[in-house]
Amino acid sequence: MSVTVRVPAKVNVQLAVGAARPDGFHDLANVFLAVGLYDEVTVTPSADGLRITCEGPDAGQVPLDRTNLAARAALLLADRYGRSADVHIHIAKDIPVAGGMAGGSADGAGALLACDTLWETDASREELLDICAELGSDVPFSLVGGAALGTGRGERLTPLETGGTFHWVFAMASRGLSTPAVFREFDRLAEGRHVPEPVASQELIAALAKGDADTLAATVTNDLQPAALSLFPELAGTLATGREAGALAALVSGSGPTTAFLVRDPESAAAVQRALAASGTCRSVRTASGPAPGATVTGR
Ligand SMILES: C[C@](O)(CO)[C@H](O)COP(=O)(O)OP(=O)(O)OC[C@H]1O[C@@H](n2ccc(N)nc2=O)[C@H](O)[C@@H]1O
Ligand SMILES: Nc1ncnc2c1ncn2[C@@H]1O[C@H](COP(=O)(O)OP(=O)(O)OP(=O)(O)O)[C@@H](O)[C@H]1O
Repeated sequence: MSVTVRVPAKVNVQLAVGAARPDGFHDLANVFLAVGLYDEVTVTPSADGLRITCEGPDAGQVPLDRTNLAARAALLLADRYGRSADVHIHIAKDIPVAGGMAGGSADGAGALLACDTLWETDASREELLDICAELGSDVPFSLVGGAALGTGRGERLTPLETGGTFHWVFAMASRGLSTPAVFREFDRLAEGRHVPEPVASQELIAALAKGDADTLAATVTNDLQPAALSLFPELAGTLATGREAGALAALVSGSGPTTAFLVRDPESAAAVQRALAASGTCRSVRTASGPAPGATVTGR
């Protein structure tokens, strides 16, 4: 028997970042929106121990050892519930790797839900969310999807209402950016300055609830964007190209380097996609809309 789980990517429509904490993490006001780009994680009992395989355009960049978040999820769940982690985990990867769209986190949440279903652990939602938080700050959101405000290091979630569909274009960059390196650059750029407590924008939350793309476009912010641009200056050209092609808003997705363009409708998405593809400023371009559901069992 196998279990397959589909898990979405995310874009951060607000990412307010506080000062570095003593543990090295940063407090956030992190407004997540799940979007319809998916990884699929399939787990099957295995006679030769824990094994990982991966297919997809970025598969070569995905670690196939126990550092893979999907493997770590299986091991943590097996340890807590006294099961054997002898499973074959296959990842069909469509979310860009090291792109700031929570691809690894998606696989962690997907493997957790798939193993939980396979092993019939009866773990509660809270217990699963707890394991997700142990795996990484973005992993709980990958499990729940939709839209949510993440506080603490982003792992404490409050679901948010969405009153419509938001259309996006994503431009994948020619190389990745390391999330810790972008946070370190944020700290370097903030040196000698007061960093305010991160606060969620009520105007932005209301725009999500109303499905109002114009107000959302006027209120999206990403405090990591200057740091991502400092490490990857070419991204400024990609952002400008999308804006000129009619995007309502252009921003770096999370820690980058994927850039995200909020557009009014699928026609505008196609025009922005064409302009970005023709510009030569990115590796590939995708369209997707949100909110998308969180990790979902699609086959067993
Ligand atoms: C940039 C975002 O993707 C926005 O959603 C997340 O904040 C990053 O989440 P993630 O990739 O799940 O990150 P984690 O695996 O928890 O942490 C990786 C590293 O990112 C930095 N990190 C992450 C989250 C956070 N609130 N503060 C941090 O400083 C730390 O250096 C940490 O060692
Ligand atoms: N299942 C996985 N898929 C992709 N990368 C993984 C996975 N597990 C571990 N990694 C490691 O994590 C690193 C970051 O990859 P990932 O795709 O999660 O980045 P990201 O999307 O920028 O993350 P986030 O948006 O959560 O900060 C990779 O370079 C890789 O070494």
